[in-house]
Amino acid sequence: MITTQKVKDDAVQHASDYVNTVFQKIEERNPGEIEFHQAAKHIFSALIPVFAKNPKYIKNGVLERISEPERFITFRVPWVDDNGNVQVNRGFRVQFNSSIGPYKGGTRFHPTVNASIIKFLGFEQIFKNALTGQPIGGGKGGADFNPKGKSNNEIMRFCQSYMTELANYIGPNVDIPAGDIGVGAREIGFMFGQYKRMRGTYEPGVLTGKDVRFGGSLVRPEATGYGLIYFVDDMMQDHGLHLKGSKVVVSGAGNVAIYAMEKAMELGAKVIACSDSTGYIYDEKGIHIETIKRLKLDEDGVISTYIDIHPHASFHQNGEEIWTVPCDIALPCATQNEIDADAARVLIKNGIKVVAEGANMPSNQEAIDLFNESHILFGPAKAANAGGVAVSALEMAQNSMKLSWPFEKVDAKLHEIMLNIYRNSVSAAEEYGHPGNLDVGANIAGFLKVGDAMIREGVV
Ligand SMILES: NC(=O)c1ccc[n+]([C@@H]2O[C@H](COP(=O)([O-])OP(=O)(O)OC[C@H]3O[C@@H](n4cnc5c(N)ncnc54)[C@H](O)[C@@H]3O)[C@@H](O)[C@H]2O)c1
Repeated sequence: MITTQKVKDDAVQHASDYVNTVFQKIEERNPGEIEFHQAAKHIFSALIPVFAKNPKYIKNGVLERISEPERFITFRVPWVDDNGNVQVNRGFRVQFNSSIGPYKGGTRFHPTVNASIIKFLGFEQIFKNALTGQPIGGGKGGADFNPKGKSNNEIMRFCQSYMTELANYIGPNVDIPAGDIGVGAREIGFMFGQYKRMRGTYEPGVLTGKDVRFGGSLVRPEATGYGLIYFVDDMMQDHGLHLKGSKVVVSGAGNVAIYAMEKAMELGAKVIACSDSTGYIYDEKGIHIETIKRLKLDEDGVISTYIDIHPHASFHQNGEEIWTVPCDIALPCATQNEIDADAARVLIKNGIKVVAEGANMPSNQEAIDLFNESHILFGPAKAANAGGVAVSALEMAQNSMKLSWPFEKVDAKLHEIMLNIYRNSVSAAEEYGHPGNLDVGANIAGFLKVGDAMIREGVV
């Protein structure tokens, strides 16, 4: 006699086989793209209970379709440096999925950018954007351009050249890029200026993260960092813990890290360490956020100079060791794969209570498994750092209505969105048999919305 349990086990096995087959195809078709493989494997394994319960996704080939970008563009970005030399970079834009809205996602300028990095970020973005509850599809772009040490004019010429080609593929109802590593309001301004000049019309909705003087939204610069802390606060309160009085370690000292530190301090936490690509600083009295803002946002300097201003603090050249600093809350806000199994073990040994990801894919799979096994509260990137893209969607809404909302209104909406993301991730995890696992929950909640839309829109 076939028992209910046997039917369930068979369904899980079938779903697992399906996921493995599709994943193998991804590896074969995208050779060497290790970050993309890593992201796909991670998301796929979270979805096994969904496919076991709802075979319609298998029947409709949703996984095969969702993991193949609708469009992937690479292009030459030629520009002339201040010495008159011709330089050539490679530009990318992946338009991954438009089933619930126009493609939306950031732009990364960093020498490590390649097809794998752009595809991993674009793939994650599909699910993150769906989680925000807003009508935005998934995309991502960038170039292997190193902005470090470049003059303002070089940055401008690069951005103009990048946009000259990209403009062929984007638009307020098509694809709306924003910033990411190496791309802030200055770069968005240069790109917007070039787009406007080429089109001959004023379409602020084509890019988000703009300066407030030409269509930017208040709270957009702060949104990812503030949103991360709202998420952490909601998650901690739900478990009887409090930000107030907690010790926090943050990696990075860029857009996400700075505003995460600012909001954490505002809510009573003490941030004792942060880093940049040259090393980390430790300040037991609590990081002085205005100094970091001045050094990193105004002067584009290095973090080691912090100790010239605050001599009681210390600078450590090996930035990876930031996770050896004992703390209650760890917030990786720099880049992908910053926390491996060794770092996770040290954090756990030192009594960490919460890990929440401001960066995209900063913890590898082994680290996440260790956090889950040790019952550490874990806020996965696609939920915890979704505040940036959520406010970008609010910027698009304001642009289309030709108005701008006050700071308090945007901030309140951001907080509400983060709380909804948290709750939806919790309930999806519960419904699919992984109570408390927000990583699985966030992937499932994001997938269900996009997967259902893809089925209803037919095989396209
Ligand atoms: N900007 C956003 O709205 C947004 C939204 C969601 C996710 N993210 C993600 O957050 C992360 C940071 O983005 P950002 O916008 O703050 O970029 P940013 O360029 O403003 O800052 C990046 C920071 O990380 C530091 N850094 C880079 N490599 C490092 C390393 N190996 N060790 C230590 N520090 C290092 C840099 O020095 C810099 O301080 C990225 O993973 C990005 O994809 C950004």
